[in-house]
Amino acid sequence: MSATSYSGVVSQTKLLGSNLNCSTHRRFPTTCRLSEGSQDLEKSTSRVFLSSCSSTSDRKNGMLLGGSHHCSPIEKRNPVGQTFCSLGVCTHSGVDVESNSHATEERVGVLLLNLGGPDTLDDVQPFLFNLFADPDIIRLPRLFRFLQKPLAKLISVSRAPKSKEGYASIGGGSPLRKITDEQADALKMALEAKNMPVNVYVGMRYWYPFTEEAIQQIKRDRITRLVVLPLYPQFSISTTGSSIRVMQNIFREDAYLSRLPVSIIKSWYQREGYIKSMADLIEKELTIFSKPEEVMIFFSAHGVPVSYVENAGDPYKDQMEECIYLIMQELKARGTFNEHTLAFQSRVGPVQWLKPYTDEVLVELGQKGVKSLLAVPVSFVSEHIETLEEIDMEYKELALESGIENWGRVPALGCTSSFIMDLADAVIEALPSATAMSTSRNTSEAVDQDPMRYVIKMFFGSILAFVMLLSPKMLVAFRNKLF
Ligand SMILES: C=CC1=C(C)c2cc3[nH]c(cc4nc(cc5[nH]c(cc1n2)c(C)c5CCC(=O)O)C(CCC(=O)O)=C4C)c(C)c3C=C
Ligand SMILES: [Fe+2]
Repeated sequence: MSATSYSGVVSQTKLLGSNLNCSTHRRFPTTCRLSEGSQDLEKSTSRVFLSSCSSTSDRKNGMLLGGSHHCSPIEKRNPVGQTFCSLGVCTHSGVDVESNSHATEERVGVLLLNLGGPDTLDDVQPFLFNLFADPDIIRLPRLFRFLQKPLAKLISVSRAPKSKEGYASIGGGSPLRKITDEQADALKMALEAKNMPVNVYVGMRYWYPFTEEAIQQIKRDRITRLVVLPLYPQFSISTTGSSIRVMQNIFREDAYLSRLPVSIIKSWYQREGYIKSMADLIEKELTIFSKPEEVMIFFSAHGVPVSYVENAGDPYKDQMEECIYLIMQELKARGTFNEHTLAFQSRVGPVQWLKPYTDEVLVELGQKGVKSLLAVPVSFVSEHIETLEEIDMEYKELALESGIENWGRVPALGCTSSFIMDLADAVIEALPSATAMSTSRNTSEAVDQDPMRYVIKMFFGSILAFVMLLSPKMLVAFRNKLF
């Protein structure tokens, strides 16, 4: 797991940094162990109370709010001053951290980041506008950034009819909000079962409940320590990267948020629990075929433009390949030796995307005589338009037309309990390394605030933008409905 934390640690944050990597409750066997962040230990002074709470919670704007609790903490001390965990029945939402002379109530928050999707067909165009207005989705050179919104308007209006057809065919909207809310509830319960009462928030990048709303709620709830968990197993600039950028912008402008200890789990595709859960789903689905050993396992990942990987250093492709390797290793260890392949789906626009493309590979496999194929969506953990429409309808039809006779598809992980339990462990492991985000502005933003430079940029930018919009590539893209 790769977790990022930020500099500017206040001494109190180190206390929890001691060790929360435990599952302790009288009703459950207790195991406490040092976590990844154990170098932050303040071994001699800290006492950590972990509370096992039953909570009532309510949901507002799709975000789970903290509930009321009843508590009488039972303290467990480590006589030699090493790290340890303890438990209790609590009267508040949170973890008490005590150090020498002062005690602070910890209110732990978990922020689930996701992409978001239109709830209704009327939401499709504004949702697409938000998506294409994101400089991490359409990466314009700095000079052209002021064009981002007009371009987003143009592309969203042009793409909306096609997109609407897709959403109409899966029930008139995206299921993402509902599924992510269910995952948030399940994660909260899993963490409570591990004696870690938390508030779980859902922050979507392009639709409701927006990340900005979730962060405001975190502030209102006076959360004292936050774990950020993007619901993308692999990191991409276009997904996790974009959401983190939004978060950082909000956090550094706010006195409270900029001091809040935060731990960001940037990617988690290599976690054993995730790999095993994926292998379980694949194994189960293989048994449905009459000759399981002859089935080709077809991993289909959401693509990104090649330039992300080759020019911007996006680790997405490497992480995806490693992820598939790990899943296949796990299957081999269980005695499943099927052939497999990886392809990338859902490309948009006139630029080159990661290859091979899913549609092209399906045709090739059909031509080569592959008869049975199990599609595995691997870049996302919820059902969404690209599984329900693109894979289940478009790609299935293409595969059958291309000579593939037996088609299957592995469901997305959703609320699979082994997966949710593993996410809960990931949160617990990340908690100790939470540190405050840096408050400094970067220099390129300081340049943006120089009025003279701004005027010069706008002037030359406008000329270049006009030329670019009329470029043959763009015109062809719109004419061929590539957006
Ligand atoms: C790992 C997952 C995803 C990556 C990487 C990603 C990159 C990416 N996507 C677009 C364009 C669109 N994405 C759309 C929807 C959409 N994309 C993802 C996931 C990843 N995108 C999800 C989960 C969804 C939401 C699906 C839902 O159910 O609502 C759409 C809208 C749908 C459509 O019209 O096809 C677009 C457009 C780009 C350009 C990009 C990388 C640069
Ligand atoms: Fe996408």
